[in-house]
Amino acid sequence: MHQKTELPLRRLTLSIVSELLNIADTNTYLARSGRISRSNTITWKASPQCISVTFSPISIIGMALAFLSLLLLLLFPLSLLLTLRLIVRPKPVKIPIKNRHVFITGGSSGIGLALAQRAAQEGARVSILARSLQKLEEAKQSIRLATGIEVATYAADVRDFDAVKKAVNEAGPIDVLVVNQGVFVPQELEEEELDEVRFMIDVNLMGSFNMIKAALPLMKKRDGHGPASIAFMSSQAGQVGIYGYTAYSASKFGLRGLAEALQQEVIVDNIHVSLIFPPDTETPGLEEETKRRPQLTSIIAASSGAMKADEVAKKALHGIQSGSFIVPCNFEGLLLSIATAGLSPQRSFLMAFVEVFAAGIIRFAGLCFQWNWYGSIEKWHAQKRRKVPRSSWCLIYRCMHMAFLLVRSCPNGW
Ligand SMILES: NC(=O)C1=CN([C@@H]2O[C@H](COP(=O)(O)OP(=O)(O)OC[C@H]3O[C@@H](n4cnc5c(N)ncnc54)[C@H](OP(=O)(O)O)[C@@H]3O)[C@@H](O)[C@H]2O)C=CC1
Ligand SMILES: CCCCCCCCCCCCCCCC(=O)[C@@H](N)CO
Repeated sequence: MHQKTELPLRRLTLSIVSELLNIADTNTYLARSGRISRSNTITWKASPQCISVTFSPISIIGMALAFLSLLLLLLFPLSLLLTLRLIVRPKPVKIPIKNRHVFITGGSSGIGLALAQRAAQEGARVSILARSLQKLEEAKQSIRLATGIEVATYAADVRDFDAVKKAVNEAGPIDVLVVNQGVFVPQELEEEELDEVRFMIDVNLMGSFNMIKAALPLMKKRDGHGPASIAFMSSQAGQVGIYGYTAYSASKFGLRGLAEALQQEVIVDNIHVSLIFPPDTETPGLEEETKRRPQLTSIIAASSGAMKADEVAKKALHGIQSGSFIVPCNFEGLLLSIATAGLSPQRSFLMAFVEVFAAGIIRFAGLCFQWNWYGSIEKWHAQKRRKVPRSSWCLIYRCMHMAFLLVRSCPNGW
């Protein structure tokens, strides 16, 4: 008995189900349930025991097309991986640390000190630079105690180009320069003094220019010494602007522009640039910072948790050694780095693949974070408003404020 039906999978399934249920005649079953219709794509034959399906040429073409699209679906990621492997620039590189000169600014405390200790343990000749001679001595002693290794110390302020140049010349050619010094005075811009803004931009950004201008000539001359590195200690606040960090974020975003452009300029000298992006990190600097940090800054920064200085140093050193341009330090940092990949160089074709594929969904995650942060800001302002007393004092204050504004707007000489 032959019947022609249309292709639907449901019908085929039904017939198989009926076979399994041992329905004597599938045809009768389908006819009774009104499910048989005429078409020329599939011919099926049913008997009480078995169903045989014969496909017409049109259905074969359909299946071939489906198979081809499945193949393409698999081939697309594979060919993308292959293409990325060929095009990622700069090319992958390994930067050795052992027996090389590692120079760390801000190496007397926190992340810089942890990095100095790690680099020394890995067999590097380490120099550290900071302002306070006393802190430098304490750092030198603590590294000696922990590892038995002597590091060289240089007292200079990165804002003073001549002092920095003198220190660098004394220290000798550098293989790995870690520009790590940084200051952070968080405050809403309206309340922050311009001097504090200038302080952060001068130390974090201009100080980094001074360091590079001082060290680069000698770094370029180290012929036959293998690949060298210039690494900048940025911050996750250098990937996304955070409440209370207007000046700090600006100084760290500035480092990114500096690093991207510099990498193109020094690639010919076999010098490789890294940008490290830590979250809040337990250091003497953070301890000071939290004493005056606006509550909202702490709430938003908590989205990424906190790390220990040594954990950050470990990630940083690994990133430098593998020549990564972008170096995230924790999981949130990894997401943030993918979300903000932009046009930054990427040496790893695997990371490039992840960036291409995850871009859309991570943008969505980023928007969710912003939704959450703006929610906190709104809530905080609502609470603050509720706390303001609606007393007569408030009215008097408002009148005085209006009078003040009136006087200020009067022409000069009044
Ligand atoms: N701790 C954190 O939460 C995070 C920190 N970072 C970044 O990591 C870096 C290190 O931070 P952290 O370890 O916490 O900081 P610390 O305050 O603990 O240490 C800062 C170091 O920089 C030195 N330094 C400061 N100003 C100057 C200057 N003008 N010239 C030369 N050296 C200077 C300090 O020594 P001295 O005072 O004697 O000069 C000290 O050695 C900074 O760039 C910071 O922005 C990034 C993300 C998070
Ligand atoms: C797409 C998904 C996004 C994932 C999460 C993003 C979380 C961002 C949090 C930013 C925290 C900034 C801390 C700055 C710390 C710092 O530099 C100061 N302590 C000064 O030293």
